[in-house]
Amino acid sequence: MPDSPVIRVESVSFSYGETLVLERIDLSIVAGEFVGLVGPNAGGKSTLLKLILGLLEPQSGRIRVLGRPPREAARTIGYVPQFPSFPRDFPICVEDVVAMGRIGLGSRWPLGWSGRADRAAARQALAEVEAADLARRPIGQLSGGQLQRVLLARALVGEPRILILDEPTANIDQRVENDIFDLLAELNQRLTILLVSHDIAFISEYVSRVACLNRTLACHGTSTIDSDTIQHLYGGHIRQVEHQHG
Ligand SMILES: Nc1ncnc2c1ncn2[C@@H]1O[C@H](COP(=O)(O)OP(=O)(O)OP(=O)(O)O)[C@@H](O)[C@H]1O
Repeated sequence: MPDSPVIRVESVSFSYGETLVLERIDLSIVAGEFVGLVGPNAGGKSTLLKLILGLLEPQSGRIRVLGRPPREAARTIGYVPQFPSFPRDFPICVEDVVAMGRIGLGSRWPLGWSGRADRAAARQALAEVEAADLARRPIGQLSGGQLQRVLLARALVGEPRILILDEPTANIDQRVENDIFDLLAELNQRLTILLVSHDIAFISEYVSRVACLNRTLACHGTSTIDSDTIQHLYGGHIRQVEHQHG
């Protein structure tokens, strides 16, 4: 069924100890969507992603990814984490970092090093993000934009159906940010994407829908995102905004 949700979050609440971070969240994402998740600092965005990835369990409510509990569906998701960094002298090259994205897919990593098939897949994923020339470079010596492309390749190498990105362009300049979003728009032709960002105005050019999270979530539709909308979103709790492309 084309419209059955790829990700379904139903009445999910989550607390760290006594602190309630998410309260009765409902969110349904269907195949082919590109959803931007925005909201103020500490609004619970990363926590929601971790729940969808199966890294945390909700105290109440239910999450399904392609109809399955998140942990069972983990291999269908490619994940680009927030703010990764590597020491300059970290002794591993780009190609091997990308190949690590195949751990658990029957690759030979447990024997200590990636196999030929893993390296071929890594090179293909690097080509897809236009970073084939970086394959033999040490991971610690990349620019912010190069590193993001490599981490995107690492997320793609396991052939996911869903891409989840946590502020992928937080530390890079506008021109590189545009390039990465152009790439995401291309990938969105075959992958469903959920992306956390602080920059609602920027992402609204690219995404099909914006969900705003500030502990709770409520949905409402509008055809444009203007400054009033943005103020409203960040002032209140969670809202969902439809954005139509011309
Ligand atoms: N492991 C943890 N233990 C306790 N509290 C946590 C933990 N992780 C996050 N929190 C708290 O939960 C709240 C939500 O954090 P979360 O990282 O989900 O927000 P966020 O919307 O992603 O924030 P930001 O935009 O600043 O990255 C914050 O108050 C944070 O301090």
